[in-house]
Amino acid sequence: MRVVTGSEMRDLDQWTMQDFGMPGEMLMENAGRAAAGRMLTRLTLDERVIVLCGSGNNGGDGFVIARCLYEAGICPEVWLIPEENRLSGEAKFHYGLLLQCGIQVNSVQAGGKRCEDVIAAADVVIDAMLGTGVSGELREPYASLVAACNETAARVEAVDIPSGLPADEGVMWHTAVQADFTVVLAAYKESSFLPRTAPFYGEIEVVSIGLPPGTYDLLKYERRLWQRVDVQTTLPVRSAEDYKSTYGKGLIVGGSETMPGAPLLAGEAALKSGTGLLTLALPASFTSAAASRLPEAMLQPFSEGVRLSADVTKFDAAACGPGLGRDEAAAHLVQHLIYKTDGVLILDADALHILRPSELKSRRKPTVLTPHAGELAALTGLSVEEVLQAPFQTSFNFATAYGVYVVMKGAHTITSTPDGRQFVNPTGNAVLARGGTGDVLTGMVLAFTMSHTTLDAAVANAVYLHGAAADALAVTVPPHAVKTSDVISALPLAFQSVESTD
Ligand SMILES: NC(=O)C1=CN([C@@H]2O[C@H](COP(=O)(O)OP(=O)(O)OC[C@H]3O[C@@H](n4cnc5c(N)ncnc54)[C@H](O)[C@@H]3O)[C@@H](O)[C@H]2O)[C@@H](O)CC1
Ligand SMILES: [K+]
Repeated sequence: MRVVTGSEMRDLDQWTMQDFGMPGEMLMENAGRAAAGRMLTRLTLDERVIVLCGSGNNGGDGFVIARCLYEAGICPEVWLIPEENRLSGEAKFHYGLLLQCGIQVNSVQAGGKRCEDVIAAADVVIDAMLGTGVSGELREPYASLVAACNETAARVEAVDIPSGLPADEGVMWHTAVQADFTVVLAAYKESSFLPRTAPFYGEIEVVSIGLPPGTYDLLKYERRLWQRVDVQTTLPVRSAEDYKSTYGKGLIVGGSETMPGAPLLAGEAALKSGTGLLTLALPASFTSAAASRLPEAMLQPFSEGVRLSADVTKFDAAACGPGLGRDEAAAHLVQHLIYKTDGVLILDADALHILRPSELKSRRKPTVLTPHAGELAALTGLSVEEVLQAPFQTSFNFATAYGVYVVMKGAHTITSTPDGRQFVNPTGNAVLARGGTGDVLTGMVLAFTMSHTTLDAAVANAVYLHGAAADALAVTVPPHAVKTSDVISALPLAFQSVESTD
């Protein structure tokens, strides 16, 4: 399932109409009919339904939806917001069809009965006022109608995007319809996944509108949701013939006086995600505690402060950062790993604060960075607010500029590849908002990079299953009554959730 910007969606529509030859009226019929189909699954014949139609193509979808509901035996009250003569193109065409069906259309501009009062008395409001074409502060009467939608007790179902909300990240906006459901047309919009805008969508359903096969390949960059089916088709199957070395030799480097547990969490997660041979490099004073907590791991105590005595070229993958600290010795260690590691290198937590980004360009093997917004801000020199306003662009820019994978952690973690593709993760919940869950992810990424055929799948699957473990936990335990190691304990449930056939 793709995630697009507003202008990418317009390009897709244009290609479909101009190059593929599908008339715009047909595309709008497909869109409206598909949206109505979803809405009809919730509608009952006794509900009072109002359809609010704007002046653009989103309003055009509304006309189609009204006609489809009529076909299904529901008589919605349709309201046209602009003057009739403002309608053009496909929207005007479908307005005409609606009138031909004998359906009466009320006019907001005509005065008389107030649309706001009808919204207040409705059971269901279908919001087809504004879609991806919105720009700037809402003008009247849209602003008042959006406010009325947000005050009514009715169920609010938005078409494509809640009116007022931008499709893209990084756009200034003021107010929007708070939808209960949004039937998104063809592809997710970026704003479906941003912390401030996502809640306005309510529950999202994406419907197909008949774009021809291969249309998305015409877009310059692939940006999509990483779904259960992606995990199912890429998760390696373990075989009886495997050896302990089949899944690689992994190294985790971390820990300091104040944060001894972080590398242990990463190590336990790596072991519980399939790593056959794991070495933990950590301060000498913790090795006995580590040995009793993780007897499966080999231990490599730091010598002379934070010097790594292990030959890092012998490992298939290394992860560095959890609990490491940020002093000069730690910075040297990160630098050493950047230059000497001969396999995949995963950098997390403190390592992200002390690395010099320019050195990443010297890596000849893949590098994976797993920052949260604050760490990505530190890496890019932007403020946290700037990163959160444009996480897609910020992580894309960093990943492509430095040739690394960037896993930007958040409610919807975004994985960016060095060649500019992006995968949005759908799993996870408030359980993950606690210390140490990032260390767990680091361990999982380490394990998966050594077991998967492609690095894209390794990273995206680790993120997916990390979230799925939290989702499995949340089914049985309240999110406040959880500690981070419970997420590791729930990993078998996460693996089961993708392996089951239902
Ligand atoms: N062929 C296509 O392009 C298709 C488009 N579709 C629908 O069309 C939508 C996009 O259509 P449009 O590009 O026509 O745009 P919209 O329908 O989202 O809005 C454009 C209209 O909104 C007005 N407007 C913009 N900003 C405003 C503001 N701040 N305050 C008040 N009015 C404002 C503009 O004057 C214009 O009349 C999609 O979201 C989707 O619902 C679908 O029908 C599928 C096919
Ligand atoms: K809308």
